[in-house]
Amino acid sequence: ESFSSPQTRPQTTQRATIPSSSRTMASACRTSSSPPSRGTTRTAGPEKIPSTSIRVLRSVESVRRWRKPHLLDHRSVALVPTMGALHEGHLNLIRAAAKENHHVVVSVYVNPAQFGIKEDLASYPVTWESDTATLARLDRELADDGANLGRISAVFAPTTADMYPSGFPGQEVDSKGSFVTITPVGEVLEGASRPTFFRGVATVCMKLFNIVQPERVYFGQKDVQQTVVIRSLVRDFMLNTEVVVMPTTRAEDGLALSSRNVYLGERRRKVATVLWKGLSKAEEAYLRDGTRERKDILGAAEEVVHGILEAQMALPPSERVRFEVDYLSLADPQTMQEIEVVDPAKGGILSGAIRMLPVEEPQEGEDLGHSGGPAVRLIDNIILAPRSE
Ligand SMILES: Nc1ncnc2c1ncn2[C@@H]1O[C@H](COP(=O)(O)OP(=O)(O)OP(=O)(O)O)[C@@H](O)[C@H]1O
Ligand SMILES: CC(C)(CO)[C@@H](O)C(=O)[O-]
Ligand code: BAL
Repeated sequence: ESFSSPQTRPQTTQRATIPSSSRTMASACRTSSSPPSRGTTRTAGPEKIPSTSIRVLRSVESVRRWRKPHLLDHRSVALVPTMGALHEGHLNLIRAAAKENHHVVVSVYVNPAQFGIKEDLASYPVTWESDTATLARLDRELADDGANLGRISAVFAPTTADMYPSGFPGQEVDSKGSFVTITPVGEVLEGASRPTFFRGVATVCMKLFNIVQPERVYFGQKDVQQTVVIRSLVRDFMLNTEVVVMPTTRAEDGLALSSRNVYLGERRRKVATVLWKGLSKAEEAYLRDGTRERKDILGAAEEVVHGILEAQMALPPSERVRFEVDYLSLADPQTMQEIEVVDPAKGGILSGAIRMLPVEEPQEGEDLGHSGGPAVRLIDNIILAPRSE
């Protein structure tokens, strides 16, 4: 199964308000989880992205060697963890990190442990060459803005052998191995649909934080439950880093940018905003109509989503787009547990996941998306901010 082209809305560098969102990847998407050294410069000195000072660090040892002098000089280091296939959402995290840190390290690693055995590890887009070109462009942009404290100093692109020294991490629920689990928050919603997902995320983030020793780590609100899991990881294991969450970067029509959007193709891309439309209606019910009740708030989202599905199903198979709703949720912002009523003092998190099914009766020459347009799982969320009544 596969999961979830972006253009952007006006960007903001404001932080997202929870407790702590381009480019298309029409270019070749390869299917290896470790980036090649092409697209980087390897001379007698350290490996770098061409025409930049951005180091390419491939081993734990090389990061530690690079990190040490900055610790001694009291220069702050930020980490932006990614799985590559960079888009404007990632770039906004890096921009925020460069504003408030002397050095930014971007990790690019497709972590096998967070993919279930039936998920899209093999087809996950790997676009190392365009990613390094994107980082080089962004670094020039950062250098031109005098308001930035730092720039992109390094890309950490490890191999799985380096990240999992005891062997390939298990992808089964009952796999043995050295894992970090964060429950109950990691068991609900995304964790219920992807039972090994947050174990993989928490485990790889623990490793990345231990390797890079960042003063600050930057995550996107697009993966809101992931931010709650990471905050728990940092708090419960006394990790010495600050978690910064940045708002979701969206395309003009509202679709949250996501590396997996490349799987959609043209027909499904047009309908992919369904989740955003539903969640926006639910937010409206809370903000404009003033309701605090789950049934009214989620009811508003359900009505929109089901309306769009009905309209699609009325079209001929050669034109329509089918999707399934995995969940629509109204949850407590600290625990991600479902709530019946929003406590205005705490606010809430509206979130959802849908599964866009492969198109029926593909037309001659139709753009089906990366890997022939498999099923794509899309997620999105809106934070209902606390308010005084
Ligand atoms: N649209 C976005 N706005 C803000 N942050 C984002 C956005 N998309 C991804 N991020 C953040 O970038 C970081 C790396 O995410 P990742 O590399 O998985 O990209 P992705 O687009 O979320 O991919 P996927 O489609 O696999 O979910 C995460 O912290 C994620 O929340
Ligand atoms: C945080 C992360 C890079 C860990 O692999 C991943 O879950 C992601 O890209 O959101
Ligand atoms: N952006 C979260 C990574 C994943 O879905 O695997």
